[in-house]
Amino acid sequence: MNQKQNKPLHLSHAGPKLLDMPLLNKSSAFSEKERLAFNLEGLLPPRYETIDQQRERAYMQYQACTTDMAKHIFLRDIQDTNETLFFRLITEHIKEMMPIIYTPTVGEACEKFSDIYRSARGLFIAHHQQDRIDTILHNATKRNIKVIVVTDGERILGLGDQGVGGMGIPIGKLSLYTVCGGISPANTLPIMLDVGTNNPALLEDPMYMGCRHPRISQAEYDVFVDKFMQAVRRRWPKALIQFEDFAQTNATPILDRYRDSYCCFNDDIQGTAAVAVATLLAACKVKGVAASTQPLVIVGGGSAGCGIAAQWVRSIQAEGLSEEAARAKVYVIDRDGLITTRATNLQGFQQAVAQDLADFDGWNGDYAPGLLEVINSVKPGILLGVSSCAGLFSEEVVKAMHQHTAQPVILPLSNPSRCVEATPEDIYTWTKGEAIVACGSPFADVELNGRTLPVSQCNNSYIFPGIGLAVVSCKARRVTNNMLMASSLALAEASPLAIHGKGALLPPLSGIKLLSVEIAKRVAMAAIADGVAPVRSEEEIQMCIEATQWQPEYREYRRVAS
Ligand SMILES: NC(=O)C1=CN([C@@H]2O[C@H](COP(=O)(O)OP(=O)(O)OC[C@H]3O[C@@H](n4cnc5c(N)ncnc54)[C@H](O)[C@@H]3O)[C@@H](O)[C@H]2O)C=CC1
Ligand SMILES: CC(=O)C(=O)O
Ligand SMILES: [Mg+2]
Repeated sequence: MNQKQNKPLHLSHAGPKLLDMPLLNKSSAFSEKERLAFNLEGLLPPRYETIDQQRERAYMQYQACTTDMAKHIFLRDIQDTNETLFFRLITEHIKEMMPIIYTPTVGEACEKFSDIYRSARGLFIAHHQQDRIDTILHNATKRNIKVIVVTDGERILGLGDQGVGGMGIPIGKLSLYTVCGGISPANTLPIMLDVGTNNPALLEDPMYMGCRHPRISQAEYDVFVDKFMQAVRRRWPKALIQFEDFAQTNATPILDRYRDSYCCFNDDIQGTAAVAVATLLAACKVKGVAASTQPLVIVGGGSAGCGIAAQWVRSIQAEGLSEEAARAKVYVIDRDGLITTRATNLQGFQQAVAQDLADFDGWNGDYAPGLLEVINSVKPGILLGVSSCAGLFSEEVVKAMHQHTAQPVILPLSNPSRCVEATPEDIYTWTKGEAIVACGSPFADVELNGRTLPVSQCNNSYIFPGIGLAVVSCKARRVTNNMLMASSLALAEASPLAIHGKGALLPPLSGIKLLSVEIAKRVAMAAIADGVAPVRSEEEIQMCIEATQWQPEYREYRRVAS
């Protein structure tokens, strides 16, 4: 426990009200002295329990749930009743429960949000409330907010517009800020900006709990988001704001608008880029090749794909390539094929990844080359998918990769599991176990010809908890490209396969909290070097991080007069 948690907490709340406060509730773990002091006598069964006894019971109940959705609902219920117990349980069973509170099950939970809704969490801010945002922020049940994850629900994983149901994502991401990064749940706030939905099934669903109208116009939207950002600045001027699962048309423009004036980042653009670059650097080390020698093909030229391209270019420039030469190594393919300078329908952020067809060796067609044509022409070492298009990496595509490269790196990163471009089992089978594979959602290890082939989960969840921990503990004012690159390097250096020549490409989830500390230290140093955080020594950074990290332990309570 950090020093603060070791000290008794002085409270004026008492009686049933205390049991209804998820951040403070200890349930059967209230001691005799506390039950007397807080008027809890008779409200609980007589036996006093430790948090681990409570955890054992909760795990028994969890195991009795017969579907992943039932398990998700069960865990969310605990979270809404007793946050300390929730985090104790998840921490103890992280590998088993992360797929339940995060991808893939959180995707289904967003789709069924209104059907499974139980109790209030976070803030819902609807467009028609745009002049009362300050009041709404003051209504939050938590006061000292340091990390906000906000969505408008328009691009939830690869599942499209989920309207108000998108709230499942900020809730899940913030749970990981605590489990993986050690940020206290008292300091986190999920926010859903309800600007309507263009999902016809939701608009017609009698259970749908969001605003029942199509998404508002772009002009209204921009004003609304701006009012939200300004209100957050007034209420919590130092909070880190993570933009999550915004649609392509809004994700980059919002980031560009606020990144220099707010402490914010877009997880799908920047967090994904950081984890993908880390994974690719580790894979290149495993292959024994310089990253700058490996042509990279990215399928899905949206927020994630173009974000990855941009950070990969910066990363291989560090190996001595000019920006032009680095860009020439990255091929981004969208629905209409390779993104080229000839395309007339590109979004602003896609222009930086456009290839000049004149440089495209051997190409004579009058249309943009497709995936197989690019692979056969470029002979890439790496293929990465962020298209949300299940099965896009067909046997022919994967075998073409393998034909040109003995050990192809193939990363189907789309979420949730059902959107994956190819399953790891298929990729390993088609490449005789020679590919290096990682996916966005969790997949079981693959057994092939007597070998066990591990499948790492290349997900931004490796990155954002460490970024958050660095920002909160070292008081960073911005999230810079160098901070993101620092997180990539720290993660790449922790790759078991790259270090030991065996094991998984990315570190195990069991050590994620320690890994987040390592990532946070490197990120904090980059923040200091960039002049966006107060200068501190490495020792001081370590102390700040330790003092910030919250543990799922109960504190002693002492009663004070209200
Ligand atoms: N593993 C991870 O950590 C992360 C994974 N993702 C996943 O990546 C996917 C994309 O996310 P965003 O880039 O934010 O979405 P986006 O909507 O901005 O981009 C998706 C792009 O894929 C393109 N696309 C669709 N079908 C295609 C096809 N058949 N061939 C080529 N391109 C095609 C679309 O035109 C679009 O430009 C989602 O499934 C998301 O869950 C996103 C962020 C993090
Ligand atoms: C992981 C994540 O952020 C996504 O799939 O959108
Ligand atoms: Mg996301």
